[in-house]
Amino acid sequence: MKNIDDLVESAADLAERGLSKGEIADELNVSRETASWLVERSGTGTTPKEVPQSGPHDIHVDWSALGRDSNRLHHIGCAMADLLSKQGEGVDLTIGIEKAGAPLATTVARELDTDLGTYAPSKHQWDDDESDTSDGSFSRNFAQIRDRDCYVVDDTITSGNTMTETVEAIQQQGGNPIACVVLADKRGIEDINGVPVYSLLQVIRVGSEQSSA
Ligand SMILES: O=P(O)(O)OC[C@H]1O[C@H](OP(=O)(O)OP(=O)(O)O)[C@H](O)[C@@H]1O
Repeated sequence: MKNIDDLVESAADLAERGLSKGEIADELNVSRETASWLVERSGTGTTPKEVPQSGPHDIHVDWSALGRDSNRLHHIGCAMADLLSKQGEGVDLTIGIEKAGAPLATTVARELDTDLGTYAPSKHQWDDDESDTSDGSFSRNFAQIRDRDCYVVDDTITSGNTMTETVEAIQQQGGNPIACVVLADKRGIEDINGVPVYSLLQVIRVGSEQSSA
């Protein structure tokens, strides 16, 4: 995906296929705010209204060159596992955050010889209704928390909401998150509730286009 027009086109395509804006945000690796903006800009939104040309401040991370090739995915998983390798001795569970975090977690779990679990965050239910309070869930097809220490894996951190929700969901299940790892962190988060966060890439905005109002 090369530019904003490609993103707008993809957002329109996904919206026409019936995906919620939360799912579109997931598919395109952008924030929900950006997904809303892209859909509205494409004209496929249900509420045509004035759309500012500048758009929200977000950075799209396209890692499809890694994700579409299992060999590359394996190597990137090894690198992520290496970031975790100095954490915790007895960790035998890796939780991947759906969707994009799941294949990454699979390679990390294999490299670190842990069980594999997945968490579907509540954002997957999200659309325009801000009152939505759907909970996330752990898949029964994979390993369960069972009071264990675990690692948490995702592809990106944008606001940090998804990672925070996942850490808290694990704790509510009696688990003990030891460390989190992502490909790219757009926030530069060092820890979530005291759980360290590692990232292969830190995406740091230099300067600001925002004028003081
Ligand atoms: O820090 P946050 O603002 O919560 O955003 C980060 C989340 O957004 C992305 O998921 P996305 O919904 O784009 O797609 P996915 O379901 O394919 O992982 C990414 O995979 C993280 O899970």
